[in-house]
Amino acid sequence: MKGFPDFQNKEGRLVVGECTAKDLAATYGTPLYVYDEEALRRQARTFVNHFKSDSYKARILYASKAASFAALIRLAKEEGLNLDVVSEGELYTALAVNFPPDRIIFHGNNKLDRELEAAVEAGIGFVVLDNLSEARRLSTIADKAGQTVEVLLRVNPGVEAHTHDYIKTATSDSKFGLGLATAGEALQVIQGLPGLRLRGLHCHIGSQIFADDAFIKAAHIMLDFMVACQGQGLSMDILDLGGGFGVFYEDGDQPIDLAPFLEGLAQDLEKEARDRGIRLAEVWLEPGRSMVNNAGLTLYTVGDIKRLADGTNYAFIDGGMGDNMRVALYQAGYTAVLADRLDDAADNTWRIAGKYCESGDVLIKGAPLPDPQPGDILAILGTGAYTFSMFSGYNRLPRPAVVFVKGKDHREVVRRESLDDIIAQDLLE
Ligand SMILES: Cc1ncc(COP(=O)(O)O)c(C=O)c1O
Ligand SMILES: N[C@@H](CCCC[NH3+])C(=O)O
Repeated sequence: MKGFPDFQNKEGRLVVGECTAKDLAATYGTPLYVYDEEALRRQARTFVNHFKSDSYKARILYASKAASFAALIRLAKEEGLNLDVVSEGELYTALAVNFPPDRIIFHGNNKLDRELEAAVEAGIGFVVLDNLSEARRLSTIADKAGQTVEVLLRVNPGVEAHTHDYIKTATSDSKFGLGLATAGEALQVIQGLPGLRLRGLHCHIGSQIFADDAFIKAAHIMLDFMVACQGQGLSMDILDLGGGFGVFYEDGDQPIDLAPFLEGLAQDLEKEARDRGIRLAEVWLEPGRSMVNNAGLTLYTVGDIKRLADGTNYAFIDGGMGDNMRVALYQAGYTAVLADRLDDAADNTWRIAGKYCESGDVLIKGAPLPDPQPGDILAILGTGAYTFSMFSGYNRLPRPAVVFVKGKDHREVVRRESLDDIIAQDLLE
């Protein structure tokens, strides 16, 4: 199956590992988020094994905003990944599975005092500062706790990334980080703050990016900036280049071939740092989407079918924008299949619409499919990232369960929300 792990068996049915989608749906119900555990581990190893260097320590951080739940964070721990968290909730999830705190890096803008305190108390590896006001708050917190926190500063290299406006992060008016023009002054202040130890710079140019040269360009700008900083008496030896590697969602998508790209990037950085006379102790990458997306899919049951007079064919599914808000938010594209009819030719173009009370609740506008029947299992492929983690409880639909499949074995790793879960926080009297 193009762009995805081998999700098709000899009978033309959708499988994850050796389990048919139909059986998984019958066992756990739908909508259902399903991950192929072997595919997750393979992808983690692609990053770890191909981004390596003899001259600096190469670290891969899994950006857990893409999908954060205990089983996945445990898998990241087992695969030797480091972890990017952006909230107390993501940190709490990591600590709950005993993720080593020194491998956790706290990112994000407007980190709350409470979150910074939790990070300091947990003894996490690094905090990536967003701005000077945050640096001062962290300095006070760390100093009071009698600790020194290692920090990087997020800077904005101003590289134009060709992706949706909402997931660009390095534009000059971005809410994230500081522009190069102001970062130098901020770094001088940070270097002098008690309780902080300045170690390096971070950038992240955006998400779902296919152009490999954008990453290289950003890396070179960051190295040049490091040289300028050294000239100003700032000592830093860590460079975090962020995530953002695009994945295959639908025909036409051309993701970067990761293994050769990562090897090339690792070598390029060695050479470029050497040429500039910079000693890099560590270089980090922080993939989220590309780590988990294509190992995951969502199963739905087809409900009513509606053929409109204008020729639009609707197939309704039992989930929609609540379990996958990426289409409503970014006009994202996806690929749909009918789980038991992979080899059947398309009869018509189908609009795959959910059951949320919004006209925009459409996951695919025109999916070429064999005519679906009520009760068919329909899968949307490549939903491992930014779906579960962005779930919205609109219309009080329950959050779907998450299942991990490994060969013939399958297990629920997040249980489906019950109606009691939905009203659990309501004060009934
Ligand atoms: C700072 C930072 N690091 C890493 C990521 C992960 O990005 P992606 O999921 O595109 O790899 C993001 C999200 O865009 C981010 O903001
Ligand atoms: N959530 C977005 C990407 C944002 C990445 C995090 N800064 C998506 O689904 O594409």
